[in-house]
Amino acid sequence: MSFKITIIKDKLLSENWFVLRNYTYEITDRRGEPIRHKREVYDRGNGATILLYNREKNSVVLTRQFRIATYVNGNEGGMLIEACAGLLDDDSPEDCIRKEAIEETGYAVGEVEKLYACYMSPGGVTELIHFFAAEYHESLRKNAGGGVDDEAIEVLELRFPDALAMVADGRICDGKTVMLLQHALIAGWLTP
Ligand SMILES: Nc1nc2c(ncn2[C@@H]2O[C@H](COP(=O)(O)OP(=O)(O)O[C@H]3O[C@H](CO)[C@@H](O)[C@H](O)[C@@H]3O)[C@@H](O)[C@H]2O)c(=O)[nH]1
Ligand SMILES: [Mg+2]
Repeated sequence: MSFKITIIKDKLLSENWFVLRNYTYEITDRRGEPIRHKREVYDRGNGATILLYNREKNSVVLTRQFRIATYVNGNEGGMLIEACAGLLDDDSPEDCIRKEAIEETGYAVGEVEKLYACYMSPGGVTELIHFFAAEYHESLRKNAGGGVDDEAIEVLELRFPDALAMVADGRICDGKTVMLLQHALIAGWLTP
């Protein structure tokens, strides 16, 4: 079932780095009556993320970096363990994630496996994240990783059972990262 949507007003609230707008719109309800909503929408562009895994070592490569949004919302110290990820800018999701993998982790992955694309915070953020996975090996390592400009990204290689234990006890608490680790478990790529 689809509802008729009419955008009445699109008010720009901020465009300092990303874009925050307030939309006024009408949507028809189940009885066909139009109802008017006002909703703030934050547009940060779309992103891509990748799980780097190694079957022989039963391990994954993740990153750790400071995330101010988590710091101001209860994450003491603000450091977050995440799968490698980046904003698409003008790249395709595949091109973006290959670049990010080299910049953030130092691994030049070849073929990447596309998994799915998900809205991560649909109540108010436009962002669609494209999920990928690829095997990493020492032979693919091109540099130490760490990110570009002022990104201070630490590269972590974790045994898969340790990574799962960190999900269970909350040391890994980033949505895309939990999804990817659980995908590796369900797909049988790695052993718990
Ligand atoms: N000056 C400035 N720089 C910013 C601002 N916001 C982001 N940046 C910079 O923009 C760059 C973005 O780095 P990416 O690696 O492309 O993106 P990301 O921040 O890792 O985001 C990825 O993970 C997010 C969290 O899961 C995802 O939301 C996002 O889609 C993407 O996948 C970083 O250098 C960051 O410091 C800002 O408000 N001001
Ligand atoms: Mg990043």
